[in-house]
Amino acid sequence: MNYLVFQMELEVGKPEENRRIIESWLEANYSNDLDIVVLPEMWSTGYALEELRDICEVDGSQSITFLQSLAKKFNVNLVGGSMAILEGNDIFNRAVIVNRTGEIVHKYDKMHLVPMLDEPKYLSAGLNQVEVFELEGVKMGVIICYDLRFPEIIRDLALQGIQVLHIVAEWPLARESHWNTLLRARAIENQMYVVASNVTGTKLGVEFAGCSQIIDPWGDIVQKLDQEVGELKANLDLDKVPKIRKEVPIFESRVPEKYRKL
Ligand SMILES: O=C(O)CCC(=O)C(=O)O
Repeated sequence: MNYLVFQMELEVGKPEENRRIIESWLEANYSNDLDIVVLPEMWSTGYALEELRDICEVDGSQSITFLQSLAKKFNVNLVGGSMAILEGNDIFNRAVIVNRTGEIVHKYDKMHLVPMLDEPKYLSAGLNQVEVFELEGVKMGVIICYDLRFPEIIRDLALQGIQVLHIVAEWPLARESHWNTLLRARAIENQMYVVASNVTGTKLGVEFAGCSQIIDPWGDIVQKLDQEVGELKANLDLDKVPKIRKEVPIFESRVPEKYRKL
């Protein structure tokens, strides 16, 4: 499974400019054996929270149709990061997954809003539980940034059978050590690939951590960026997932009847 993960510096409040950046990056990095492209959180607007209501997307709007046409143009599946999407009166931070034919196969609205960023003032929390999607016949999941701190939903996805977890983020440099440690812990404790796309650069006074990375189900780092704008290109050996789950059979050792429901 060939991955290409974008670590971008985005233009806050300028969806059109960010679409242009993504398309030219993909043109420059495309290869015809590519399976999945991953983009970061809120890539179209960034955290322009004050003006979000004016610049967010609605279903079927430009950034979503852009992702669909990109998937078709490059014949590639897209874990299309997340975007601020207006639905009724609510703005959701929504991850969108598009397959090679341009069909939307999955949507996920960020469930945990970040108090440190005043997100609850500007965004509505996702109403639904986490669900699995499939690309190329492989079960996968996606979560958004702060969600990484909540192992419950990642275990939920693991128990639904995912082999790859995607994390799309705008994680700050101030908490870089949490990012690196939690990503690795999630890979080890659930014995699955973790593919994380973060942004980089400094915007509206926040310095972002970069450190986009791919971690294998043993917890080893397959590839990792520092703070540079750039990409990860890696082939994921999915046979490792059942192999490691057999070697250290944590899913068989679980005793859920002894766990308190939290
Ligand atoms: O959890 C954190 O430290 C960062 C979360 C965050 O920046 C986000 O969810 O956008």
